[in-house]
Amino acid sequence: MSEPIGEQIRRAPKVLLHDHLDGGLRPQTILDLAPEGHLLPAGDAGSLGRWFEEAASSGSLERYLETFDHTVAVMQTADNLRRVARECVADLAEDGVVYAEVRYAPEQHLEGGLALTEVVEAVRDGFAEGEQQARDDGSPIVVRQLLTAMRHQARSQEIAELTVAYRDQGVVGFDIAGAEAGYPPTRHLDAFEYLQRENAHFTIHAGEAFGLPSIWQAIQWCGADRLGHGVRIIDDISVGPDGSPRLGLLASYVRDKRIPLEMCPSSNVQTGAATSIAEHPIALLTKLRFRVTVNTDNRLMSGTSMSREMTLLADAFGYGMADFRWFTINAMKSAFLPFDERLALIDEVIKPAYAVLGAMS
Ligand SMILES: O=c1[nH]cnc2c1ncn2[C@H]1C[C@H](O)[C@@H](CO)O1
Ligand SMILES: [Zn+2]
Repeated sequence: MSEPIGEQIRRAPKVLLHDHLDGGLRPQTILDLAPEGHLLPAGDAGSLGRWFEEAASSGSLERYLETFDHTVAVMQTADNLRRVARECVADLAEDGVVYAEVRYAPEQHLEGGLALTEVVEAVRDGFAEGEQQARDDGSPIVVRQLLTAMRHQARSQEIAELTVAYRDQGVVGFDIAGAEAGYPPTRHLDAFEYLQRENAHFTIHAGEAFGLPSIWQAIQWCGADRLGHGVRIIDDISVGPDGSPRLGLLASYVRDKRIPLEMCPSSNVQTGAATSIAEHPIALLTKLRFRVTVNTDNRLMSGTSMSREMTLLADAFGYGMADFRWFTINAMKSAFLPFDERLALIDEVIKPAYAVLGAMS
């Protein structure tokens, strides 16, 4: 009897481009690190994990984002940041992730008196410790940082400069996140233009809680290399009575230019960006050969992992290992890592492992 798909997925190498450091803490770590006076909504790890998932499932991005108050609160010292970063790497390696770009907003970790540079360095050290441990355990993983600026704040230029300053210390790109409605990407145009002049990479959360104008601005005004979510690109695609798809100008551009879509199925259902996994636009976008990647977004808030997201897609759409090989190579091609390092991971790690699993192309 052949091995169940979920088990094959777990063993396969996976690549993760969209994962928030402050959305992936272990519930027990939150309990261990909660500062005096910070009231948590539950007193044991199991209940706390369930609370996050329920509280994040309201159908509103704004309410979803409120749950981060409890994770960001325990990430205000260098020691705590280092621990959270180290555990993040351990959890991803355990799940079979071989390359990850993990993002967070340094400006949200200054309440304990740290400087922005100290925040980045603590995460850098935690990632290095986690990578070393994973190598020792025989499950090597490469993890890089993306620095996020909060779109409702006004620190994006500073965070963009931090991204460039730490480009040789594990920071491979920049992002903006937070409530999308009312905070268009062009609000941070100076930061994006600065990054372009510095030959730096960036992705933008767009087309999640707001539609096509946000995606259009992210690409055509700001020059985003990738789209965080980008699910609403589906609004620029219609399917005729005979089943033939018609792409509008923006959807055509995104597909023609191979702009990577960082899709996060469970998160999208929780925030209302998609009605269910079964109706998630990822199926049509995959069929139309957009450059689709599969991601976790926030493992704590969604009670998920890369293996779980892929298994949900396998159950909903009948995807097999050849499909997961395609998503994984799409992601590796779209990473902000230098080309030679991407190629090495594709040729030496990903393709051989999928071949063993019987997925050739
Ligand atoms: O899916 C998301 N959309 C917009 N913002 C998000 C999402 N997930 C997390 N964030 C925010 C909350 C975090 O505190 C911040 C930095 O990781 O990014
Ligand atoms: Zn996100």
